[in-house]
Amino acid sequence: MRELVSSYDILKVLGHGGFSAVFKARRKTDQKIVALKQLDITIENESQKEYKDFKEEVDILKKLDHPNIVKVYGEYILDHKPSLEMEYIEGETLETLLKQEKYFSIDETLSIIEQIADALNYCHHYYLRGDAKHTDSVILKRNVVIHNDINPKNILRTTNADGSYRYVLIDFGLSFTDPDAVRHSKKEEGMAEYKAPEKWTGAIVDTPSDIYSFGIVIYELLTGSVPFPVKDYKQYRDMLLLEEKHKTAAIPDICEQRMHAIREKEGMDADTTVECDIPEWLELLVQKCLEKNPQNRFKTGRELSKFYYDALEGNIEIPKTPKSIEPVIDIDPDAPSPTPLSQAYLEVVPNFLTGAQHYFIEKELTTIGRWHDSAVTPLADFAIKTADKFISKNHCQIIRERNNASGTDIYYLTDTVPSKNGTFYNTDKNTSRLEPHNRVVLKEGDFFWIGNTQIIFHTGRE
Ligand SMILES: Nc1ncnc2c1ncn2[C@@H]1O[C@H](COP(=O)(O)OP(=O)(O)OP(=O)(O)O)[C@@H](O)[C@H]1O
Repeated sequence: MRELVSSYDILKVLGHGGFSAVFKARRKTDQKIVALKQLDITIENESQKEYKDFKEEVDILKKLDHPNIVKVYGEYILDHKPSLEMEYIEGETLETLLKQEKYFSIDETLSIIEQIADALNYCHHYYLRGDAKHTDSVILKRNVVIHNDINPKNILRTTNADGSYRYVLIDFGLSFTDPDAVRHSKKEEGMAEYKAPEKWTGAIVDTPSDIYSFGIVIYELLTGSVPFPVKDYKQYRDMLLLEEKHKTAAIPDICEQRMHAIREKEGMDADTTVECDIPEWLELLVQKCLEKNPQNRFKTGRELSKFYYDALEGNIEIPKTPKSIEPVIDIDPDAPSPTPLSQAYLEVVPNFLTGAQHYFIEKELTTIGRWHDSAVTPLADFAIKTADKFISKNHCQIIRERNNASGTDIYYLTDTVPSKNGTFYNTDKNTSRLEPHNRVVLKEGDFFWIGNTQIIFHTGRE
């Protein structure tokens, strides 16, 4: 360490990853405090993947100049190891702050969104600075920086001279600039709870993948937990389950989760009424970050910022989504609950893929599926107009058993020819898949999932 020691006073180890260490150091020439990141691999091993990745991180960071992205001062070889001298950020990571605070206030969450979305906007369009003609298209231009590892560990909070906070994006170790390269060595890496669905499947990882990860961070800031926590990274089964959830499961209701976090922090009973202080537009913003299909997300930090500022000015239309639905599923196949002869109906909970739709159940057997215009496959009775490709053309069925003598109806949900993507009848789409030999009784307010779409059963008027 002679070279390092002769140039810097090492004050503290800030972090030690698998192949590099970060120090707080004082530059001997001018006493400036800096952060020094040094790879643990020497220049003799420059063909090693980690060496190349480190060099790529340095090359990318050198190009970036934004108040919410850590600044690079210099690049050196110290003790035969590549080293990066950076701005020292005095402060804590959001991960540490979350451990202390449990969850963040709405105001602070908004500041984080504002600043990090701006940093992402810059990364996703950085080449457009200067005189270049700008375009919003990420499809045409490939020259973007994808951070690829957005999580609370990689965002630092520091305090400005006026007492306000600045949030700074660090660790570009997994970043890359060529989303077209399908087989990019880094693209499937990153912290599992923050990984976008396309990162699990080996599909193209692009700027919307950063948006998804940032959406998970925002969700966590507001509720104190990620939507899909993992029990054990080392358990293959747990990781498979996590993958499945990122790909298909609904995001647990953010308001419910925040109210739960508030009760826990304040030591309140589970039944204490707490108001959800998340504005509807912010719920919508998180939903739009967490769309499973990258095409339906904000594509870049710029789109996210635009939505944010439009919403602050009241220029966002909030779709009339039924407020948080009670987790009332109490389906017991052995205990039918007859309802008086009724005109039961199904209600689609609108989302970005599927608009609000109703269907009155008129028949003994009602099929539910995706609307289509193919002449080969018959249309389902309830043919849902949707772009949700996870809904099959003939997905599942409702059976009505009418007992005229007693004047009651019993409704069952079935999935006799199980669709590839399944029908799920619990609050969490992954917990209770409907098997072909099963049918479950539906009661007022029960709901089920097909694809990314939730359908509520109503017994209707008497
Ligand atoms: N510029 C900086 N100023 C202050 N602290 C920093 C700075 N850069 C990094 N750190 C601290 O060092 C830790 C590790 O940094 P970084 O994530 O860049 O390294 P890493 O080797 O990739 O670590 P990991 O493997 O945990 O991601 C960070 O969590 C942060 O606490």
